[in-house]
Amino acid sequence: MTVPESGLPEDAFDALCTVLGQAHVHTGRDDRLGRAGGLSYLDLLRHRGFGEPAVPDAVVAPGDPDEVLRVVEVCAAHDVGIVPFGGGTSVVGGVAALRGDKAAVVVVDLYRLDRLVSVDPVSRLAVFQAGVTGPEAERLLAAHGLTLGHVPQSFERATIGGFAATRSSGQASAGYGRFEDMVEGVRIATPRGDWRLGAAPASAAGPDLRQLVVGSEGAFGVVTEVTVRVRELPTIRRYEGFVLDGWDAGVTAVRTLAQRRVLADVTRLSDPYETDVAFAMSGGWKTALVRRYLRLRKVHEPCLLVLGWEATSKEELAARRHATLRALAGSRPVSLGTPAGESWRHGRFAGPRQRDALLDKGVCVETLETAAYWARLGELRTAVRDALVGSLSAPGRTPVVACHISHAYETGASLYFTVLVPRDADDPETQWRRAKAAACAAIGPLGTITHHHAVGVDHAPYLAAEIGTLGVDVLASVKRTLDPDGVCNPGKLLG
Ligand SMILES: Cc1cc2nc3c(=O)[nH]c(=O)nc-3n(C[C@H](O)[C@H](O)[C@H](O)COP(=O)(O)OP(=O)(O)OC[C@H]3O[C@@H](n4cnc5c(N)ncnc54)[C@H](O)[C@@H]3O)c2cc1C
Repeated sequence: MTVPESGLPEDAFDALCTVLGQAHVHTGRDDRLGRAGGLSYLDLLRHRGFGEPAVPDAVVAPGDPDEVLRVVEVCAAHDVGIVPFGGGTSVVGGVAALRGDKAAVVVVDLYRLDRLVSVDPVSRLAVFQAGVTGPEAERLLAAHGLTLGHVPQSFERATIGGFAATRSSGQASAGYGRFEDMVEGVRIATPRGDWRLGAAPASAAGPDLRQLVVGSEGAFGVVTEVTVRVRELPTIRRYEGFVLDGWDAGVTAVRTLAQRRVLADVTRLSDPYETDVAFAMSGGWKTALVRRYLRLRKVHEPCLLVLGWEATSKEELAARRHATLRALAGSRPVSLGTPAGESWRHGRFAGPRQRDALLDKGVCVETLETAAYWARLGELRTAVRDALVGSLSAPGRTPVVACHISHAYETGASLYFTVLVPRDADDPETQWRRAKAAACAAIGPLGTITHHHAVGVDHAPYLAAEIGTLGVDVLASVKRTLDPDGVCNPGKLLG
């Protein structure tokens, strides 16, 4: 790949070296190429020669929040763009090193901000530096008998700062909440200075400004520390699989659990297509037996429901499981027992690891997500499915479009689509862009453009339709206040 030379002005380079030392200011080709984009299908294509990745002019690695602030000040003074980089797992172009109207752009890689700053076991609070990854956060908390319980599928690489910046949602969101529910305080380095928020468990001191920072995607500054609420480390868990007959029955079951407030910590309902893929991937005689058993039980359209409970005692787990299963009984679930639940738990990070292998085989593989109120959820799934199938079907090309609910609320739920289709060998980028645009158009009147992947570059054109032009103006004026010269993550969130 051709990587352009670094265009970082010499005086900016020198100033960054003064702050960080030359060892932490990287302008080499590999360092810059390694931070050129995230992990969307389009990102992966770019690294295979389809389209040009946006390569930063430098990668800097500050060692603490004060150094981050000084980096931000240097970049603002030299009119250099800043892209905060956590795990780099963005799937919406959030870490693309776009220049906007700046002559150069620097990636601020937060991997050295890797500390658990403090733990308050009485209030059940923990302060993390922004670069701590999911597994590391859990390891550090486990030493105190505590857990965060935030486990998105990108858990292994994604960071505390990235979770906060994108309003991430983990697989156990039904039990532990979305990441924004966990955030008690934030510290952010902006071109206007250091800003700390979060003083008490609840406050009526005006609008909750923490929520301006949560989801700001680097457009207002670099989050350097996050105070999160933590819970007692579970000592026991139970994951089980069930099958319901048909999507509508499955949705009714999950809605019932949500509205009776008896959701399991992990509650994940696959549609018939995703269930079929799951069965096909398991293969073997056991799956054949399961399929036969379900036919005998007169299940015509199997929809897999995985339920997982985590607790600190057998009694607590038994009571919660009992309450969930009692509410589920009316939906006539067929139990597949703990092997089906444990099999999902065991492989829960494995799917995305197959994307490169699938790309090698000429497959277009991507996911997208949305959410809607229960009353519109069925219509939304059909509309998005039809849009994707319609856009991607061609002679000899039949897409697989699978869907699941993995985040449920009293008023609605998320829908997560996985798409697999033979790749257009000549122009794979346009093939996916068209399908994504069709899906976004279908989502428009019914749901949100993103339930947890965030806005980044890819969803920015749809933001105004969701929050109104007034909403965009409000965000833009906040950005002008915090980042008057527009150096923070050019092109993201507000486009
Ligand atoms: C395989 C896979 C599975 C995924 N599964 C889930 C899932 O289950 N749930 C979910 O919510 N998301 C998921 N995602 C999306 C992504 O992992 C999340 O958005 C995650 O929160 C990003 O964290 P990160 O540390 O990798 O951030 P990055 O990708 O590095 O950055 C994401 C955005 O946040 C900004 N940012 C990062 N750190 C900071 C900071 N300290 N201060 C200010 N801005 C910052 C970046 O500039 C960028 O705009 C998945 C992604 C992949 C590739």
